[in-house]
Amino acid sequence: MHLHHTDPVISDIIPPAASRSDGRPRPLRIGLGGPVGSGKTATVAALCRRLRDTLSIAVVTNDIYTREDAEALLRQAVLPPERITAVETGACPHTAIRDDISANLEAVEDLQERIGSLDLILIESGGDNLTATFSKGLVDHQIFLIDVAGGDDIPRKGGPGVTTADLLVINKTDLAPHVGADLDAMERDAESARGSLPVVLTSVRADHGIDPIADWVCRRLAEQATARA
Ligand SMILES: Nc1nc2c(ncn2[C@@H]2O[C@H](COP(=O)(O)OP(=O)(O)OP(=O)(O)O)[C@@H](O)[C@H]2O)c(=O)[nH]1
Repeated sequence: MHLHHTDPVISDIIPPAASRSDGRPRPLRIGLGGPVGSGKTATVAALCRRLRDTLSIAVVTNDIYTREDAEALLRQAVLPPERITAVETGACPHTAIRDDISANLEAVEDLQERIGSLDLILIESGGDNLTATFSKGLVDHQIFLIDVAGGDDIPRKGGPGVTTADLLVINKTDLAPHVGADLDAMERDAESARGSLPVVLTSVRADHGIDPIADWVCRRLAEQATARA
């Protein structure tokens, strides 16, 4: 299923955080994973810009040895600094999001205590390979990002990120002509690997394709609100 941005923006129907009463349930947690350099930080930044006026958002970044992704988000001022936390994962980024999630859970709890009223926490994994997935104990939903420059055969190769993530993003479509990638084949292969799970093609740097991702996030929030009603 290809996501198109034709429906009303669901964020329009979610009341802003400030107008909701407190005693609120825990914020929705969405993980963003995918290979090194596929555009996870750029997507987190774009989502924050798109949704920060509607939702109360915080971000946890996972880097292997540094705090670079958090610093990039801070430099771009996508959110106030107290809403961005970095976890240094050491050698194995997938361990910190799948096997021993304690450092990430602690970061999430710290943010909840510090900010108080959060709707959404975006958790960006360190760049890894096609097998990295998030523990369901850490996130409610996961987005997997691959990029066109990584090779147009990646959707065909599969792997749990490509086949089972709740949303697959194929980023850097602007590079397709330069790297000889066949976007139609990528989309077709992704859709056949994923059944009814959605796929969206983006060029995040050109701000193209962010609206369908933002709408998808807002739908998950709306579902969460309905489930609790
Ligand atoms: N051409 C192009 N470049 C992009 C796009 N999205 C991101 N980039 C660039 O790709 C590089 C990597 O992007 P990031 O957002 O840092 O990727 P990442 O997945 O967070 O990287 P790691 O955290 O190192 O795994 C940066 O130089 C971005 O500017 C895009 O849509 N098109």
